[in-house]
Formats: sequence, C-alpha cells, structure tokens
Amino acid sequence: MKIEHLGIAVKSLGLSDDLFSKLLGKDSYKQESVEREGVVTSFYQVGDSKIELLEASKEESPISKFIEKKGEGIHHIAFGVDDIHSEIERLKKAGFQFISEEPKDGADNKIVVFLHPKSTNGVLVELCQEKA
Ligand SMILES: CC[C@@H](C(=O)O)C(=O)SCCNC(=O)CCNC(=O)[C@H](O)C(C)(C)COP(=O)(O)OP(=O)(O)OC[C@H]1O[C@@H](n2cnc3c(N)ncnc32)[C@H](O)[C@@H]1OP(=O)(O)O
Ligand SMILES: [Co+2]
Repeated sequence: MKIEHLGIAVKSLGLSDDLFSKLLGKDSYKQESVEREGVVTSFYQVGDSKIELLEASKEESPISKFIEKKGEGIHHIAFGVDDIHSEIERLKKAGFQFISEEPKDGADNKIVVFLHPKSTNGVLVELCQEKA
C-alpha cells in the first residue's frame, strides 16, 4: 500500500489551481470530470504521491455537502493497492465498513472504493487500483 493521493475539497478549481500551482511550483498535469461522483478533479504530482483537488459539479455532490458542513480542506486519503478485491476482503474481515464494496471507475485511470469515515477514525479512506 502507498499513499496514492490526498483529496482536497475546494469551492473553485480555478482559484485553487492558481494557489496550488504557486505552492507546488508546477502546473496541474490533468483535469478530469467524474460525473458519477459529481466532481471535477485537478491533479498534481508531488514525489511519489499526488494532490487531487475536487470541485463539486452538482448540488448533490459529496463535495458540496462536505464544504457546507466543514468548509474547504482535506477530504480523503487514497491508498494505492495492487489488488483492490483482496484488500476489500482483508479489510472487511478486519471489521472495516465500506460505503460500497463494488469498485467503480475513478479519475486518473483508477478503479476506486471508499471506506466509511465512521470506521476509520473520522477519515474518509479511498482504495484505488490502476486500471488494467
Ligand atoms: C474522482 C473520483 C475519486 C477518485 O478517483 O479519486 C474521488 O476521489 S471522488 C471523491 C468524492 N466522492 C466521495 O466522497 C464518495 C464517498 N463519500 C460518500 O459516499 C459520502 O460523502 C459519505 C462519506 C458516505 C458521507 O455522505 P452522507 O452520509 O450523505 O453525508 P453526511 O454529511 O450526512 O455525513 C455523514 C457523516 O460523515 C461525515 N463525513 C462526511 N464526509 C466526510 C469526509 N470526507 N471526511 C470525514 N468525515 C466525513 C460527516 O461529517 C457526518 O458525520 P457526523 O456529522 O458525525 O454524523
Ligand atoms: Co480521490
């Protein structure tokens, strides 16, 4: 397992892209919309990991709800795994609760699942695997 990315909820991708480009001294390498999740993403490579900025693309997006309740900031941590199905089984046996156990298409050529923050010390955890 490695830290694949940190997801950061932002109100405006335009403003936050300016900010993070200055902060990191480089431009985003990719912007991608994931309609099913109700987000537009922007990715920055930082060492072996990434920063994923997330702007809501619809009112019922998890990002809108999160920003309403908690404001902008770190939204989730994503662990990159080689075999997402075996990790789901391992973590289920260990008592972790998944939001859905069926991996779905994510951004940046990944399949993803989420663990519920109530079972992970209040931190939303994503598992992601590179698509074959
Ligand atoms: C682009 C695709 C993908 C990628 O490839 O990287 C992404 O990263 S998509 C990112 C956006 N998608 C998701 O977040 C999907 C998973 N999230 C969810 O299914 C929901 O957001 C949720 C976690 C189940 C919460 O939804 P819901 O129960 O409807 O919202 P509430 O506001 O009522 O929250 C309940 C409870 O959970 C706490 N919460 C919510 N979000 C987070 C969070 N990001 N981190 C920590 N805690 C969170 C919220 O505060 C509530 O707690 P209590 O108030 O104590 O009840
Ligand atoms: Co993510």
